[in-house]
Parts: sequence; C-alpha cells; structure tokens
Amino acid sequence: MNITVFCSAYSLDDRYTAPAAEFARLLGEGGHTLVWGGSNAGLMGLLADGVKAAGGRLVGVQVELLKHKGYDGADEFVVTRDLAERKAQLLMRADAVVVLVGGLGTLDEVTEVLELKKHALHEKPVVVLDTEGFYAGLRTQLERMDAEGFLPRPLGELITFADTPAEVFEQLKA
Ligand SMILES: C/C(=C\CNc1ncnc2c1ncn2[C@@H]1O[C@H](COP(=O)(O)O)[C@@H](O)[C@H]1O)CO
Repeated sequence: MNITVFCSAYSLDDRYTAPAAEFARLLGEGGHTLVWGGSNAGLMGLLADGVKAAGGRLVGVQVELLKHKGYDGADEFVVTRDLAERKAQLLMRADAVVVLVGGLGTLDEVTEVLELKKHALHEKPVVVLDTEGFYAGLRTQLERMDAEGFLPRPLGELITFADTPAEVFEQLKA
C-alpha cells in the first residue's frame, strides 16, 4: 500500500518521536511504501529513516524551492513546481493518508485532503495518529461541524482517529 504521511518538519521530543518511529517500523515491516514531503528535516526525516531501516520503500515529493533539502536515499524522488502541485501529487500517489503530529504545513495538507473528500473527489482513508491527544482540539472542532450540520457527510466517513501506530494499521485493514 502507498501511504502518504503528513507530519512535522521540526525536531520534537520523545513523546512525539517514539510513536512516529514505531509507526515507521510498522509501515516498513508491512512492506508498504512511504510517500511524504521528501525532506530529511525533523519528524519527516526520522520517519523516512525508520521506514527505510525496516525495509519499506520511499517516495519523496518535494517542491522545487526546497529540493536542496531533499532526503538522500529515497527510491523515487519527485520535484514539483509549487506547493499546490506537491499536495496534488501526495494525494494522487496515496492509497491512504496518515497524519502524524505537525504544524501549519500538516494542517494545510490534511484540511485540503478532507475538503476534496467532502466533495467526493477521492475516497481514500484518512487516519490521524493522535499522539498524546495532540489533535483533541481539531477533533472537537470537526465533531462540532458534524453535529451542527456543517458537513455534507458523516465525519467518520471523512477521517478517523487512532491512539496508537498499531491501531492506524488496523483501521487501514478494515
Ligand atoms: C523546517 C525546515 C524545512 C522544511 N522543509 C520541508 N520540506 C518538505 N516538506 C515540508 C517542509 N516543510 C513543510 N513541509 C510539508 O508540510 C508538512 C510539515 O509542515 P509543518 O508546518 O512542520 O507541519 C509536511 O507534511 C510536508 O509535506 C528547515 O529545516
């Protein structure tokens, strides 16, 4: 399975890196391909290193502007003209999308994927690994949208939340 992952480009503490490393191990050992932003920075780099060490395949999708910061050692490396094209490629190449902890870049990526799914422009599973309850605020906001009629389809069809890396893969199998 090609799994596109959105996550932080920053170096984080062990509360966040340990579950990301475990997720990377399961992805690689499961024989999956990681599709990601193609950077060696922060959690993105840790994730790619972990997948590679566990025998997984790496497909980086980096934007022209940042290609000098690209990960060395990806099996395939795609360079896009701009961020919009990169987001399109990250989704197009995915069988499923997984969201790890991240900042504004990650939030931008997941909301775009959800907006496209809202309009039925794709039906790919989107699973959030909610490490340390990091996404509790986002979840509350989305649940309120769902409960108060702001979404055209049930929230559970758009996105699901997992507490552990193993649960992410259980959800992807279901
Ligand atoms: C932090 C630094 C460089 C960042 N380089 C990036 N390279 C590739 N992809 C990136 C980069 N920064 C953001 N992205 C994309 O957004 C997500 C992470 O953004 P966030 O704001 O940290 O959540 C990630 O999923 C990427 O696709 C300087 O060393």
